[in-house]
Amino acid sequence: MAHQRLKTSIAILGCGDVGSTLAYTLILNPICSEVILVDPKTALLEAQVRDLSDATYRGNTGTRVRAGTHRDAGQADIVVITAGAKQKIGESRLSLLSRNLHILSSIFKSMAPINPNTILLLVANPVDILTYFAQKMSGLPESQVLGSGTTLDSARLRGVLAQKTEVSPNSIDAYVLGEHGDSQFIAWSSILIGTSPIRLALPDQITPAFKEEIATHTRGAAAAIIASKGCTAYGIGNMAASICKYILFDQRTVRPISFFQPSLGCCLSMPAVLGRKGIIRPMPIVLDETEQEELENCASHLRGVIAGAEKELVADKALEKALEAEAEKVF
Ligand SMILES: NC(=O)C1=CN([C@@H]2O[C@H](COP(=O)(O)OP(=O)(O)OC[C@H]3O[C@@H](n4cnc5c(N)ncnc54)[C@H](O)[C@@H]3O)[C@@H](O)[C@H]2O)C=CC1
Ligand SMILES: CC(=O)C(=O)O
Repeated sequence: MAHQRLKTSIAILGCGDVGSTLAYTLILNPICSEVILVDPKTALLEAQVRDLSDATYRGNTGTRVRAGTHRDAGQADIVVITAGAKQKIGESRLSLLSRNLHILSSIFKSMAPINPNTILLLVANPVDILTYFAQKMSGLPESQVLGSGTTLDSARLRGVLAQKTEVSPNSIDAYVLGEHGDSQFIAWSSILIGTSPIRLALPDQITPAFKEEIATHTRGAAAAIIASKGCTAYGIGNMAASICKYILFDQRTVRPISFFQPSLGCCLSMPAVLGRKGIIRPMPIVLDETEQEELENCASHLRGVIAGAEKELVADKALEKALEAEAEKVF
């Protein structure tokens, strides 16, 4: 199929390990005419733009990379938020919440007024909680604010099942759902190896111990990589670029993605149809009793985290107002 020449832009906030890997992936598999990078570390930003641009000069990939401001980013077709702190060895994603929520809040202040048609894709962690607050802070419709969620965990799951079954990951349909974090769960009852439910494809292997081994592998993948190289970047770079493609090309692809779940009162990953307007619709999935319970526990845990973060935001606002009042007294 000939490449369409689209006048489309993707802004990436944060050009550290994840942001720059995503930008590189978007250059190698071009889907937009412009990638705008934004980062307060100006020397890093300039260097990343120059280095990434060097990758566009041979082969004429058709994607231009440039530095921009938060305000420029707010006008892009898709804004991917990778800005924020990352886990150190042994740290959990949730420990980043306070720092990354403050960064998120400052980002929305600097991006305003945001293009009302923009799709926001959250990648920074803890991604489900930040997706929830990004929707509130941006004022965009819920369908336009999504988090990469368990797309990466689901890819990891397909990878390990491919090894166990000796079937290509492309022929495996398997979803990790819920939190991109420790309360995630595997929807075992809906896994298909080619045309076979997994209990038929691996009849003697599906024991509780097997399930636990796979779940532990999938849940612990990020920490294991971070322990040796300090970050994860290629997997999420590829996932985020694919999500951008499903959106810009209105592909109607079904993926587990983090978005607001009205019946659960939080953002977490469930299957959804992705297209030009973001979440086109949730895709129903039948969960067995255990999985349903895992989903509810996961949502209850995330609601608790949101409630704690809301209190912190209210306290910050009160402090901000008190400091403003003090400053007015002085001048
Ligand atoms: N959802 C997922 O599956 C994954 C999420 N992540 C998360 O992505 C985030 C970024 O990770 P890395 O790129 O490795 O970190 P990094 O530290 O290499 O890069 C983060 C960049 O964000 C920038 N930044 C800070 N405040 C900013 C602002 N207001 N506007 C624009 N940029 C700003 C920093 O200057 C820094 O360059 C982390 O929170 C990490 O946990 C990482 C991998 C997978
Ligand atoms: C860092 C992270 O969230 C991941 O690789 O899954």
